[in-house]
Amino acid sequence: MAVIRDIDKALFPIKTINTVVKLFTSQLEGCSEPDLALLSIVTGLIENQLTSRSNAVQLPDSPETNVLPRFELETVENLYNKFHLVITSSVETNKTKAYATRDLVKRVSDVIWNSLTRSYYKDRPHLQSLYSYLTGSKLDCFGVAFAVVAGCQVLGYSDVHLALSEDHAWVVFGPNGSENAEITWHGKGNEDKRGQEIGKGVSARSWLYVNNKPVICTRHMEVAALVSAINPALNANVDASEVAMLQQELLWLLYDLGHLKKYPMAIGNLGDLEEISPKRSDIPCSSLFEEAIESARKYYNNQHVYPYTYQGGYYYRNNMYKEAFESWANASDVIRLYNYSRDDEEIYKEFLEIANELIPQIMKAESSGFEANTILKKPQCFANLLKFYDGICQWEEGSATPVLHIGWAKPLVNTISKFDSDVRAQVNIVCDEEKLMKKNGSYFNNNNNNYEKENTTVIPKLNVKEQSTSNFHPTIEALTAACSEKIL
Ligand SMILES: CC1(C)CN=C(N2CCN(c3ncnc4sc(C(F)(F)C(F)(F)F)cc34)CC2)S1
Repeated sequence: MAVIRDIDKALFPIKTINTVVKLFTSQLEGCSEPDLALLSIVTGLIENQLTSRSNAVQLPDSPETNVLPRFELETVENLYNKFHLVITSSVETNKTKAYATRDLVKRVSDVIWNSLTRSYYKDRPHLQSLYSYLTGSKLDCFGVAFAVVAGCQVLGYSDVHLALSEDHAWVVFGPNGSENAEITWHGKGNEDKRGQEIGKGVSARSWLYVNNKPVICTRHMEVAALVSAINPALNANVDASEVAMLQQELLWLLYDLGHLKKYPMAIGNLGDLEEISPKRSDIPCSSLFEEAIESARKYYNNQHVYPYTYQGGYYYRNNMYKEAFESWANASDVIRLYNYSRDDEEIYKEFLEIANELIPQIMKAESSGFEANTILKKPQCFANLLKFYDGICQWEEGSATPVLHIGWAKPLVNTISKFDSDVRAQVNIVCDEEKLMKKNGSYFNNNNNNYEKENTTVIPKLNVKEQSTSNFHPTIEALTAACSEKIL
């Protein structure tokens, strides 16, 4: 029966952000493995107190003096003991096996699942922590997954770890994490697959399972996941700044301890927070977005999309449109080798917003004034735009579910035709058959790093018409040819 250590009890009552940072430091550095239940209860308690209606918006000054409402040890201890009781009383604890079994993991998932409120709005904010589970019997889909891993930690199974794609969470367990299991639901109206092995069939080719390149967490990375899941939102437009400051301080702590190295989304989250209020002048947010991309390339065979959309969003917000087009083309370069499936709505919405909102807004901004440095004169921008659209077309190819519809075509044609013909004519497209061979066994089954063999080069040069060998999707091919014929 794990108890809250005296060294941590001494930090209560918690009154400042820095005290919370000290608690996390003591858990991350000072013991064999950080106590997920304790840390999730503490952050959930703070988040819920500071984002509930009753709390007046106060502007914090610094983590040292930033005054939080007092958080008493007793409050935390009661919730902590309640979680231990729920888990140990429902799952037999005569722990005989070194490793968890599928049956054990499913039973812990059932305990959490069956103790949730019957029906509630699952996408509401602040449902991700054990505080929400223990005080309101409500969890979102990430929260269920996290609670199962925290429950297995209570039972002493140090082999059960969180596995994260860009829009779903499950667990690995057994020798070297060789087994995996669904433990939560995904999306709306989908039957949950709890207890089953991770997608073997068509879903294995969907973005949702990132081509079997999920983030496999250590205990320390599970702490990074709970910190990333902190939601400072007071409402749709305003954040509770002391919660945002706490999240930023904790992400920097995890970053400095090296626990974000293999976690691109957490690095991206930190980049977003740094863009809003920079805390570390030595590490600008732009380099954090680059680090997230490097991490995805190095550890996940460049199969993740979000690192590029974190970076593209940053460039867009800072009017760096040429760079934004490059990030979005790189994002599209990732998605094109997946099959689009009904589970991929989140990333579909992401590409739809880029194609039908962000890019049209950029074109409007660039073609209104007399920008001397306009992207409309830059062949590289046109090239990246074609690459962006082509990746989406390829994503659709071979998929059971269509991606593009007429709603995509108008903004697409509108955008392409904003580039002068002499600019368009300077784009030469040279692609490599092997890299474009989509979804044959070699790409999806090999383990070597395709990214290193990047050889789709787009170089501003002679007229695209001369390139009969271009391998663009027919839609893009037709549009490009039409552009060259000045039809558009
Ligand atoms: C470039 C963006 C549109 C800005 N924020 C993005 N986020 C915000 C943070 N975020 C995340 N940040 C850290 N870790 C995780 S684990 C996870 C998940 F797998 F979907 C889970 F677990 F099912 F919720 C999501 C997610 C999801 C992606 S992507």
